[in-house]
Amino acid sequence: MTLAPGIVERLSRARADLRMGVPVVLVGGGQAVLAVPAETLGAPRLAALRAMGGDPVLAVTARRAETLKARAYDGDLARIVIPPDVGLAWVQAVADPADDLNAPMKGPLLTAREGDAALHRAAVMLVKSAHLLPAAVVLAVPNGLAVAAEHGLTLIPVDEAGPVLLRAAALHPVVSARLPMAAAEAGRLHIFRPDDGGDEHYAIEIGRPDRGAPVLARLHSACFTGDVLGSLKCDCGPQLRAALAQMGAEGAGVLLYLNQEGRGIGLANKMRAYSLQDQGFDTVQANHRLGFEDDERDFRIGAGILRQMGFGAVRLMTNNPAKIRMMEAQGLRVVERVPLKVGQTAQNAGYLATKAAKSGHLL
Ligand SMILES: Nc1nc2c(ncn2[C@@H]2O[C@H](COP(=O)(O)OP(=O)(O)OP(=O)(O)O)[C@@H](O)[C@H]2O)c(=O)[nH]1
Ligand SMILES: [Zn+2]
Repeated sequence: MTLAPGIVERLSRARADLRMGVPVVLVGGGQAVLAVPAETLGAPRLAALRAMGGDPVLAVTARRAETLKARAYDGDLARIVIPPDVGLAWVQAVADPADDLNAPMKGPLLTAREGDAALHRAAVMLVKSAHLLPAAVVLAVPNGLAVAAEHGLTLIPVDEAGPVLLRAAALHPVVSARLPMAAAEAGRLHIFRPDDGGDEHYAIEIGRPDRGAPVLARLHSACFTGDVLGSLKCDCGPQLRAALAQMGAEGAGVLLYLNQEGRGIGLANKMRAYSLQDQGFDTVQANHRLGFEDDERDFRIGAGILRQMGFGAVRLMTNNPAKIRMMEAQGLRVVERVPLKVGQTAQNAGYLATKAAKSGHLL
């Protein structure tokens, strides 16, 4: 073992760089690019990129390209040509759907079809994993190693990074302590920390559940607006409290509080989605217009925590069949689905109907 950071650690550094608008260098397949998120790019750095020579493109997901009516020649991705006479505002307006309805005149947008898009794809994946809008300004450079060394930029070999970006981060228990709660006095909070520098996740254990029998379990995704603020736009807060109450009443259970805010897109992007919902789009359409899939969560995390805690079978409190499928795919037996129907309001009726119609939720 050397003192030098490995690929997992370098990716974590890269995410921090990207969140501040510092470009990273991606290399692979004999090619190299500079990549920087459209969202955090500043005008001076765009000018500096252009001064390197060559033509930067804006890599977006096929989801975003569809809204923009831009051809996605790379399957799940489109490389939009950035005209030489446009500035940062143009780049950001293409990346961000906030003003799509006010200013629908962005096109026609030209997209690249020649050459390989593997590095562009890696750039978008990395930007997405940093919880930014999934759009990256990408510039091909002749010598990635030299550019990284000259400017002190993080260098990521994509052959090494690809498998790391696709796997579920390894989680290890950090600490647990007794936590009496209104719903159950016999509570214990466990903290799990991922090895990739990402968010910690929590397990709330109620009572002393028998590891040999199916445990009453809930995989709850963080919802700051619902859980903390009592938002009427979703049913998360009431679901959280009802799950804890049922576990308290039965005397045993485990609730995982997974920090996957906004179905995995982060709170800032969720608020972008809420703005789009105020323009008339539903929860799924809003995610797509931003360039995301309907649900970007990784449910392997929850299965991994349950297994580490010694559970192999669950009575899962959910209305979402995808959670059941993912748990079973991860080798956890779901012996029963326990419906969790609380918190319906006039304001969230449309949201719940969309989840039933488009995401397969059980009513
Ligand atoms: N992107 C996005 N996320 C939302 C929206 N409304 C709520 N969320 C998030 O959706 C997640 C809700 O997760 P869960 O409570 O696990 O809900 P679920 O997948 O419907 O499954 P069950 O509640 O188990 O039936 C939380 O992370 C919320 O922050 C929205 O309009 N857009
Ligand atoms: Zn919510």
